[in-house]
Amino acid sequence: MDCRAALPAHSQYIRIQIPPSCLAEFWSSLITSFYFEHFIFTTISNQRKMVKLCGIGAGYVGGPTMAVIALKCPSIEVAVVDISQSRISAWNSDKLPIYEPGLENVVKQCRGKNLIFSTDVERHVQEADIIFVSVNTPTKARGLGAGKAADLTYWESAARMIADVCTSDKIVVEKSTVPVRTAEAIEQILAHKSKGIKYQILSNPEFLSEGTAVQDLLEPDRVLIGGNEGPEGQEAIKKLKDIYAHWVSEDKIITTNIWSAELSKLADNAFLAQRISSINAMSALCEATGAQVSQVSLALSKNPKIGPRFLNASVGFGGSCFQKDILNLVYICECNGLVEVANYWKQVIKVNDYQKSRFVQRVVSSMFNTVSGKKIAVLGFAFKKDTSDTRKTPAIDVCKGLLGDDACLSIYDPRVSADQIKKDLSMNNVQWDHPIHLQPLSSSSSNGLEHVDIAEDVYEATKDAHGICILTEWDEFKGIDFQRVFDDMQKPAFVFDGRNILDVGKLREIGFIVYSIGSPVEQWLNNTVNSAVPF
Ligand SMILES: NC(=O)C1=CN([C@@H]2O[C@H](COP(=O)(O)OP(=O)(O)OC[C@H]3O[C@@H](n4cnc5c(N)ncnc54)[C@H](O)[C@@H]3O)[C@@H](O)[C@H]2O)C=CC1
Ligand SMILES: O=C(O)[C@H]1O[C@H](OP(=O)(O)OP(=O)(O)OC[C@H]2O[C@@H](n3ccc(=O)[nH]c3=O)[C@H](O)[C@@H]2O)[C@H](O)[C@@H](O)[C@@H]1O
Repeated sequence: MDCRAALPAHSQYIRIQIPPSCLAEFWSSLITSFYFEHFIFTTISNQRKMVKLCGIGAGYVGGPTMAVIALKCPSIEVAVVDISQSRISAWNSDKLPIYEPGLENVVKQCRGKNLIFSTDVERHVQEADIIFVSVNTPTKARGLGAGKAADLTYWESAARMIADVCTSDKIVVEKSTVPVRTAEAIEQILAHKSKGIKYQILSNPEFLSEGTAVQDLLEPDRVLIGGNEGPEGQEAIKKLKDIYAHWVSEDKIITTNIWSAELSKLADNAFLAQRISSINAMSALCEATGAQVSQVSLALSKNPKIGPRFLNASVGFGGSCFQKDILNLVYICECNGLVEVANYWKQVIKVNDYQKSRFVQRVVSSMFNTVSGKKIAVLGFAFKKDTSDTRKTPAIDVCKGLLGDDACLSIYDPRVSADQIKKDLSMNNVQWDHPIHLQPLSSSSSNGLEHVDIAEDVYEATKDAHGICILTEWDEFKGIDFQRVFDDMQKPAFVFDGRNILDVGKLREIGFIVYSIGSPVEQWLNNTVNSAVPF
């Protein structure tokens, strides 16, 4: 093949003759190579001066966000960079590092055109006009504010690197969720080594949800941009606004001052989590009084002042952000002397912990106050359906609680790998949200793991089991042949539905003893202990 034919006349190239039989191999090796990356961008840039964006952090936020920008803005060059070689390799492969419906399609449309994934962090940061930072901001594990404050190590190291390598003016966009006034600290780091370079910091928090990330990015309910109120800040806001304006209507782009944007993100997650804790608190009261939480939710949802979303009672909320962001909010309140406000938000997390421990307690007490040596099938491990993410999933706490009572677990999740489940169950709580390359390669402790089996499907997981716990609301669980499952289980056979997705009436007809969150409790289950103990 003569590569020259496909290129503009002024491009720099080498003429290469490749036999047709080697073409596939040629392109795949080129795609992963630096030279190809350089070649693609040089070729595009030679044609006209394009805006260049660099996204630092190729995770759940950085990957999909930058990919959608590339899709919607073909005239903009987008480089996504990360210090994790394995993540970048996966982004460049057919098996992306994260599972999100629709993501593969978006990436395939732009990768190698105006979207690249690279570990050459410094080069792409230096070349970019606008730098988006989507690195981890986990809860601090040690030192001042441990267990509450945000750990800004990754953000700070990204900021220091930006300050070291940049040779021209930049707009730096906070995509990560950060404590209010982080921009001030970042500005100080950048100013310290500015070498005359001007930086404008913008806060542009991300509101996507996992499992619907692509849809959320393609049709956001809002885009929030906070910046400095002076003319340079306003100009930077306009530049970022112009990018979103490629596909988001103007009325959905909100601009604020920088502190409001930073705080709005924490407030947003706190309000959502608070709704879940509120309905979960009601679920406990429903069980005690014979009310039905789904009916209470329905009644509430019809009040336009309340609305229908985030009213599903569950075994507890999980995910990488709700808990960490509320803890962060609590810490900020405490630092500002607002003890009552801090305590108010703390309660959201306390109720969530209570809900998880209440569930474990219900399982153990229903099964004659012990699950020692009993096989319990755990269906679902991800923190919600349609994602492979297990960060802070309630399944971890529930499984650990059951293992603490010597249960034998058989876990099945359609998307989460066996390695990930075992890693999660052996990892101590503070390690989970650090970048993958900094986590221990093997389990830090094998405590209880000898009692954990990972099953290939629902029927293997439930065979000979005494009880089933539904911990993720995967659609596939609604189609289970429960008669077959019942026939293969020990009797009495229990189902504990932590997501309220099953038809309780049908299960009871088959012969199961069923507990579903916030529903009137069968006499059998009600005779058991009611008080929950914390983990
Ligand atoms: N996961 C989610 O659904 C949402 C997350 N957020 C926020 O976005 C931020 C990122 O979250 P995720 O994408 O979930 O995290 P993640 O762990 O999936 O990705 C972060 C990536 O940043 C990389 N990284 C860390 N330090 C780096 C550095 N100095 N240079 C280059 N790469 C670096 C890590 O290797 C990792 O791949 C957090 O602040 C989170 O609170 C906001 C909205 C939604
Ligand atoms: O900052 C973030 O990380 C994101 O956090 C959440 O998104 P996400 O964690 O992906 O998922 P959600 O759909 O909010 O669910 C969070 C948890 O709450 C649980 N949940 C949700 C809704 C509900 O009614 N009941 C309930 O128990 C889910 O099962 C899940 O465990 C927010 O919804 C996003 O707006 C935000 O951008």
